[in-house]
Amino acid sequence: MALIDVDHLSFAYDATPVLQDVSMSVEAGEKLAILGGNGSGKSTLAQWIAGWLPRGTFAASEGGVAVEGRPWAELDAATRAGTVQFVGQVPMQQLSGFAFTVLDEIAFGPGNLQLPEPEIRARVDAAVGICNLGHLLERDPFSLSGGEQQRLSIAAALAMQPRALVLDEPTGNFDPESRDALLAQMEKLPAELAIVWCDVTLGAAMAVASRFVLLDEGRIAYDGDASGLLAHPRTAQIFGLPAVAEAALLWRAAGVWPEGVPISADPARVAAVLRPMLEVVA
Ligand SMILES: Nc1ncnc2c1ncn2[C@@H]1O[C@H](COP(=O)(O)OP(=O)(O)OP(=O)(O)O)[C@@H](O)[C@H]1O
Repeated sequence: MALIDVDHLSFAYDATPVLQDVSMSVEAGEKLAILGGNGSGKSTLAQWIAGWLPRGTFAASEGGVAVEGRPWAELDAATRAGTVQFVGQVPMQQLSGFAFTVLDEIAFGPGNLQLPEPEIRARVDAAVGICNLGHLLERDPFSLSGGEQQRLSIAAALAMQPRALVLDEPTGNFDPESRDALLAQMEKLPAELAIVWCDVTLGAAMAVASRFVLLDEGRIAYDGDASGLLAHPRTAQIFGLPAVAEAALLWRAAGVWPEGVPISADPARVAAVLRPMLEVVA
């Protein structure tokens, strides 16, 4: 049984459909990317997967989401928090408001679970190590830079020891060096932790995920491996040909992109993009 099952989910905030007949699952320990253009429904699907939807007056028009066969609504708060943690695009919105230091912010969630003090300390230490926050522990969370806030949000989420971590465009405001640092930290995460990485670009997601769901106007256009994603007709249109060519080039260099698998775009245009890139890396 999958950890999280999205079953024929259709959803609208108002009259406009946002998710249409979406079915997919997240397996335990799986590294999954949800990709798509602006407004394709990634954040909305991420919030369904993380149990943030349905809420208030927002309900599914069809289908729903289950955790190991049980609807989110049946799970108590501690079970929900230990199942999925969600880090949204604006991490400061997720601060507790009860912590005056980074250290206290990370300890806030485990403290709320009323765990024994040594257990809280162990969880905080592990999260601080993964997110490289050791030098910021005494800082006011509200004084951090955008990238530091993002790392704090991820650390606070990890300290809850969830089974799945949903990250909504986590490198959105990162420079390339910070992005690479976060990707290196992702490699330190426990293998049994499922990752759902939502992104509007290909690069970072391809470094993290082994399965890719492509959303197009609220529908799943593709669900599968990287080769199939890059070969899909909508991929080059949504992300741009240079991004697809770069991804294919990097993957071929890493031996992941199989020889003979075509990129789904005009071959002459692909060649025109690839040729100068090949000259740069030669
Ligand atoms: N709270 C809301 N109320 C009404 N409409 C909303 C709400 N949140 C999102 N939408 C709409 O739902 C659609 C999908 O938005 P969503 O944020 O899920 O897309 P996205 O793929 O994550 O986009 P982006 O890459 O721009 O973040 C958009 O048309 C958006 O305007």
